[in-house]
This record gives sequence, structure tokens and C-alpha cells, in this order.
Amino acid sequence: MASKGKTSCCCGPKSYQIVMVRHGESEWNQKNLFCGWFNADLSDRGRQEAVTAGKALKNAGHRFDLAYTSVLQRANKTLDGILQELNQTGIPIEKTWRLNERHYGGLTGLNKVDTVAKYGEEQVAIWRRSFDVPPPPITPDNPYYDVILNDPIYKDGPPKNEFPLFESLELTIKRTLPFWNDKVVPQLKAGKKILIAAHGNSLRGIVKHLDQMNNDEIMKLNLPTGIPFMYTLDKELKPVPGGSLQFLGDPETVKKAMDEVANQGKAKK
Ligand SMILES: O=C(O)[C@@H](CO)OP(=O)(O)O
Repeated sequence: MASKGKTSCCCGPKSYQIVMVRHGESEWNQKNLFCGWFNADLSDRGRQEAVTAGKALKNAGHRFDLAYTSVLQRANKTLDGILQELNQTGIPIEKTWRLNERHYGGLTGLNKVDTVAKYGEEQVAIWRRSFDVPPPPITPDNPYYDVILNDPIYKDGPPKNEFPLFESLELTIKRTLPFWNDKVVPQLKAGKKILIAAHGNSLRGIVKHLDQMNNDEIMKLNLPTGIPFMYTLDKELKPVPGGSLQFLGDPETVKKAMDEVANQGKAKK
């Protein structure tokens, strides 16, 4: 059956489409805690966001051939919620740590507003959104150190000697892009319609790559939870005009949701 993942003519595919979504709100988003590689569950609101995302994709006529997600349950459950709405729970799903949220190191488990009170808004903005400044490493005295390092979700990788103790966006991109290039790109080029359910920062890495954003531009981008976005790419996998970050939601709702994410790292008014 012809896939809707590409538009084609006699000279081959003209463009490719891919849909991505950041997971719905997690219990740790709700508590405003740095989460990273901790395997937080979705909140009730997050579960509802997944259903709403699925309905929006269904109403827009999307069908998928396969899906990719991280090994973290907040992304997995968001994907499941969406696929249930689409009645497409049987499609192949590949989970990989390479699509995980970036590892928040020593900030893992800290409240973002308390961290602003301690270190200031500017430092927290740098830790959250800069390209190459990593958070401090997670150390054994962090209550989540063992939980994360020994979590069975990491049994297939990364290898223990490469297990990160912190990640900047730059380091996150370094482990996400090989998956994009080796797995996603060949499937896209084969005309498959793909859905990726992942995380704010792993997806910011992919967006930076696709849109060739510079380090200042990416600093300003906050992806909202649970609102799918589509890219339409040309043969070279560069976004066609108007093909970048096409959110499936009205602009006002999207802006509000983006501002909400940005404000998680600001002092309480
Ligand atoms: O805590 C995290 O893991 C991420 C995503 O929820 O937060 P931030 O938006 O601050 O990068």
C-alpha cells in the first residue's frame, strides 16, 4: 500500500514527512524537578496530552509505518497513547537510549525554582538551554545515582564504561544523531511514515540539526509537551520552505505551552 510518508512523481520521491512529539507532562515535570535519565511516569495531564495528540493526528489523517522512542516510560507511554487513538498499536516500535532526554547530571531530582534561588536565573538558563555547557556530573551522593545507573532499561546500552554522568545539548546531539542517520534516514528515504516520541532536549537536537540552527537560536527553543510537530523535507533531507516545526495545534496554544516550559526555570513571581 502506498505510504503517505512521501510525495512522489515519475522521477522519485519529491519530499518526505516525519512527525515528532515530546512526551506528555511527566510527574517530575509537574513537580518541576530536573529529570533527565530518571524514569519518571506520565502525570494524569500527560496521559491526557497523549490522547489529545493521538486524536489531533487522527483528525489530520496521519498514519504511520513505524515508530521510534527512547527507553524512558514517559515517552513510551505517550507513544502508546497516540497509537491507541490511531488504532495503530501493531506497528513496529524501536526503543533506544539514544533518543533519551539529556542526562541532567548533578541537577537530577532538584527543583528548578529552588535551583534558580540558589544559583540564579542566568546560570539555570545556561544549564537548561546552552549548547555546550553541561550540568555538573551526578555523584554517588545523589539519591537517584544508583537508581539510574542500575535501571534495567539500560541493559542494552549505553555500555557501562560509556554511561554518561551528565550531558550538554552538544553531547546529547552526539549520541542522538547517529541513530537519526543510521536508522531514521534510511527508513525515511524508503518512504516510510515515521513517528518519533521522545524528549524536549533530544528533539531539540534533531531540530537544530534539521534546521541548521546556530547555538544562540537553539537556546531560545522550548518544545511543548504532547503537541506533535511535522517536518517536510526535500530530497537532501533539508526542510522545504515552511516545512520546519509545523505544530499540530493552534499557534496560541503552542506559544502558551512553549512559554510554560521556558518559565519552569524562572524565579517564582
Ligand atoms: O528535566 C528535564 O529532564 C527536562 C525536560 O523535562 O527539563 P528542561 O526543560 O529543564 O530541559
